[in-house]
Amino acid sequence: MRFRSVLGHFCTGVTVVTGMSGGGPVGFACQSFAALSLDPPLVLFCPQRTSGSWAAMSSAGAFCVNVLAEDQRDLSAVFGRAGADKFAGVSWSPSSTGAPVLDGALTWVDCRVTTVHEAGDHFVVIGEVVELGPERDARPLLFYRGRYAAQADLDPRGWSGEVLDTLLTWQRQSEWS
Ligand SMILES: Cc1cc2nc3c(=O)[nH]c(=O)nc-3n(C[C@H](O)[C@H](O)[C@H](O)COP(=O)(O)OP(=O)(O)OC[C@H]3O[C@@H](n4cnc5c(N)ncnc54)[C@H](O)[C@@H]3O)c2cc1C
Ligand SMILES: NC(=O)c1ccc[n+]([C@@H]2O[C@H](COP(=O)([O-])OP(=O)(O)OC[C@H]3O[C@@H](n4cnc5c(N)ncnc54)[C@H](O)[C@@H]3O)[C@@H](O)[C@H]2O)c1
Repeated sequence: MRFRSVLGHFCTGVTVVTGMSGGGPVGFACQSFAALSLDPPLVLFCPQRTSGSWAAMSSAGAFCVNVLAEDQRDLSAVFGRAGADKFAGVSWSPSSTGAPVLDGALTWVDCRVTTVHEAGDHFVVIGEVVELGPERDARPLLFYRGRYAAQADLDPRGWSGEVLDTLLTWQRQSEWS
């Protein structure tokens, strides 16, 4: 679809937006995250209207945006599709709002929901920042043209699925130069 093809050229980081439901922790991979306001400090993200995870966390009125590091691609895959228990085997601790902070995140932003706007087949959720996480010294996970990417892929002359597959198998930071 042309919309996805064109919009896929807008390279972003990847986050996992987490929260607590009555039944435990919930979360989903989310690309549509942005800083919104400095005074007051606000951020936004956009869940699909059909998202069960958003529905489950919204009643708590809080969420945590976990910014993923490049070595967390597997975590993004787990949280990027519907699943009964995405947190099985995932280490986390509660933020001050109670939302899960995922171990190994590049950094995180803990928020209370202030406003939810309806927009097409998504919601725009705005949150006031309650707490900011520490900053891990690591590279970010990127999403580009429908795939996870490495910084070296961003030159379109060098981009190919084959090269990307190789890059995605790299494990050590020393191989990135
Ligand atoms: C790189 C990337 C970026 C993405 N960016 C976005 C984005 O910006 N916006 C977006 O919307 N999607 C985005 N997605 C897609 C999104 O991650 C998936 O659609 C999402 O994981 C679907 O998950 P869901 O939990 O909402 O699924 P659903 O099937 O809707 O919900 C099922 C989950 O909801 C929870 N749940 C439901 N009801 C309850 C309940 N009563 N109590 C407790 N838990 C309950 C359970 O944990 C269950 O696992 C992205 C995916 C990828 C890979
Ligand atoms: N904003 C979103 O809701 C969003 C963003 C990215 C991926 N996804 C979902 O994650 C899954 C994996 O994606 P993929 O690897 O096939 O990438 P893709 O090729 O579908 O995505 C390419 C680009 O299209 C846009 N996009 C894709 N689905 C969208 C949606 N439902 N609403 C708004 N924009 C959307 C995003 O900008 C994305 O970077 C798909 O089910 C996709 O729908 C959803």
